[in-house]
Amino acid sequence: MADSASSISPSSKELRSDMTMATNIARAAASAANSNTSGVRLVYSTSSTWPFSPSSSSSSSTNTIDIAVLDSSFNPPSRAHLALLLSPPILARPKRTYDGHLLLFSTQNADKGSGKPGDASLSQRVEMMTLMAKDVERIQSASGYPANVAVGLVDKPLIFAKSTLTWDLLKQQQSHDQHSRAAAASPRLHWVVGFDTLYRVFQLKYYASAPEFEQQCSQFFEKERTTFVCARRDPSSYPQTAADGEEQGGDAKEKARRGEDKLLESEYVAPWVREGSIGMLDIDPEQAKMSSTRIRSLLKDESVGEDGKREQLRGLVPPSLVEYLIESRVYRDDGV
Ligand SMILES: Nc1ncnc2c1ncn2[C@@H]1O[C@H](COP(=O)(O)OP(=O)(O)OP(=O)(O)O)[C@@H](O)[C@H]1O
Ligand SMILES: NC(=O)c1ccc[n+]([C@@H]2O[C@H](COP(=O)(O)O)[C@@H](O)[C@H]2O)c1
Repeated sequence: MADSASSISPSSKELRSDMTMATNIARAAASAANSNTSGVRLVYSTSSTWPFSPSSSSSSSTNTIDIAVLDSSFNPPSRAHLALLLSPPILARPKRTYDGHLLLFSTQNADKGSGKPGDASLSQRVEMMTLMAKDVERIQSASGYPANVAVGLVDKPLIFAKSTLTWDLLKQQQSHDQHSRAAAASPRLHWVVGFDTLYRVFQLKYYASAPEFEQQCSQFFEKERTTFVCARRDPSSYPQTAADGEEQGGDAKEKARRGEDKLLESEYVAPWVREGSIGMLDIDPEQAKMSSTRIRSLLKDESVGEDGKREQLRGLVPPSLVEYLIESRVYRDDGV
C-alpha cells in the first residue's frame, strides 16, 4: 500500500487547488483556535457525515467502522507517517483497508508543551495535514477503496484522553444521523503509532496514579474496544527509550528489538497483547528510518540547493508536501 503513494502525485492543477483549500482551512482553524471549545474539532473531512459515509458502511463486511488514527506533530509529516496511516488493518481482519482515516494534531504536546521556536505554526501544520489528507484520498481511490478521511485538532496531550474525546465525537456524529445505517454501526479506533509512542503511553509518570492509569486502560481497551497498531521503528530515527538503554550488547537494532519484546511482555502491556488489542507491524525498512527531525534538518541545510532538496523530499514526504515545503520556506526562515 505504501508503494502506491509513489504513483499518485497530484497534477499541478490539483495541487494548486488543494493548496488554496488547505490555506483557507488553516486560516479558519487558526482563527477558531482561541475559542473555548474543548474536544476534537474536525477542520476537514471527505464528507460531512465522516466517518459514517454511506460508502464506508456499505463496504464493510461487518457492522464495525474501523478507523485508523494517526496522532502526530505533523512537523512535517513523512512517508513513514503515510505508511502508518495506510497500513493494513491488522487488528480488523479480514478487511483490506480501514473504513476511515483520521489525522489528529494535539495543540498541547505531552513533553514539549505548545512547541519550540522554529517549529511549524498551527496554520502550517493544518495546511500540511490537509494536503496529506488529500494524498490519502487519492491513494485510496487509486487502490479501488473508498476515501473517507478527516483532519482534527484536540487540546489534550495524552492518547487515552484524546481517544475518549475522539470516541465522544463519533458518538455525537452518530446521534445526528439516527435514520441511516450509521446509527447501527459501531465505530472502532485503531491508533497507528511507532514504538517510541507505545512505550510512552505505558509510562506511569504521565498519569496521576496507578489506579487512574488502569482505569484509563480499561476505558480505552475494554469499554471503547480501541487498539494500538505499533510499527517497529529503526532506532536511528528516534531518541533511545529507557527500554533500549537497559539492554546490553549487540547492535542498536537488536537492542531495540529486545526493548520492544520487554515492553510487550511487561505487566501492564502483556494482557492487551494477548487480547489482540495491541499488534506489531513492520513497515518498509527505509521508511522505518525516517523522522520529522531529519526532514527539518534537510530543509534548514544551506549546503543543499532547492533542486537537491526537492529531489530528496520526494522520497521523504507525502507527494503533495514536496512543493509545499519548498514554497512555504517553513523551518528555513526566522534563523532556526
Ligand atoms: N520512521 C517511523 N517508523 C515508525 N513510526 C514512526 C516513524 N516516524 C514516526 N513514527 C510514529 O509516528 C507518530 C507521530 O510521530 P511524530 O510526529 O512525533 O514524528 P517524529 O518523526 O518522531 O517527529 P520528531 O522527529 O520531530 O520527533 C509516532 O507514533 C511515531 O512513533
Ligand atoms: N502517555 C501518553 O499518552 C503519551 C506520552 C507522550 C507522548 N505521547 C504521544 O506521542 C505522540 C508523539 O509525541 P512527540 O511529538 O512528543 O514525539 C504525541 O502525539 C502523543 O500523543 C503520548
